[in-house]
Amino acid sequence: MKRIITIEAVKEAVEAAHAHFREEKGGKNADYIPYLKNVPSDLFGISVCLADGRSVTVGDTDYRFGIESVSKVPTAILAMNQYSAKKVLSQIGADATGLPFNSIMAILLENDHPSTPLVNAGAISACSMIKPTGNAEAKWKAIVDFISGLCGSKVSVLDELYRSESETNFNNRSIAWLLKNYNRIYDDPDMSLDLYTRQCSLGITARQLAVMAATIANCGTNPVTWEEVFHPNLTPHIASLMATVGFYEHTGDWLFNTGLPAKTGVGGGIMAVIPGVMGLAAFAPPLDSAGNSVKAQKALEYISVRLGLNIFSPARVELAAAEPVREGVCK
Ligand SMILES: NC(=O)CC[C@H](N)C(=O)O
Repeated sequence: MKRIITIEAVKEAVEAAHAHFREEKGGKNADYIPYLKNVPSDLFGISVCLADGRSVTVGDTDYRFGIESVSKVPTAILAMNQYSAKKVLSQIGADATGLPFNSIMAILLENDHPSTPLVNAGAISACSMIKPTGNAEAKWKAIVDFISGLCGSKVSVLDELYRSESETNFNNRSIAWLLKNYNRIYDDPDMSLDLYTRQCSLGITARQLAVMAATIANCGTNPVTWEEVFHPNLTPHIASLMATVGFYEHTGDWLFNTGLPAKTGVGGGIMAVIPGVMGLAAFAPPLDSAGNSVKAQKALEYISVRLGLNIFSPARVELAAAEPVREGVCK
């Protein structure tokens, strides 16, 4: 079964979601990272990029916010691209923890294993894997260039956020050294932690995040620049990691309601991927108890239900072709 959706339908759904939830007052900004406490709470943007590069945006889609844990997705892809999906599975894992993103207990319970690159432990471990190992600046360049390639435009660190995170990341320091104790860190622990902290401090806009999601949806080829950023066979692997743990201990509820593989960050961003079809991003700083943006969740759930985007639905969506058309590479 197929369901064809038009860009007009996407535009209507995105605009309606923004109008519905603009006044939503639930949640509060992250405050364990001082910078995030001071980001204006009423910012709200939604951006969609289709797998053929067309886009729809509404609200604060050009505001640069902290990418935070959404950055775990590109680093996981980069590690799989540099090694292989199987290697990342054996060195890090792909299991949900059912626990908060920064859980130390999860490392102990998973039998000395970081469990997935989409929680802090696994993300620090993924940073340690990035090549060329032993060279912090070259590793950083590999990460930042990769993220810029996914977005089709340059991303850079928000210096004040980086300072704020580095001065307060005591829990993550413990994670890095605990992983070292279990031989689950594959480079210098302090360097790996710093790369993780830096990648979390990158500034990104909802518009850029939607292009990143669309590149993942478009099997690794950026639908705006048409650069092949990563190997096409990695899309199902990263989408399944996102579906498994993208909202930490709230992932099951999220997936039940939306059927969208997605990843959140404590900066208020969420990125969702519908393989072969589109990428979606929403941004609003106030968070729920698991660190997921309240407004962005509601907006994306509304759009998913209204457009029937649930990837588990037998009625798979397809985009109505545009003229002139350039088809996504997954076809
Ligand atoms: N969930 C998140 O976005 C957490 C990211 C943050 N930098 C941390 O490590 O705590």
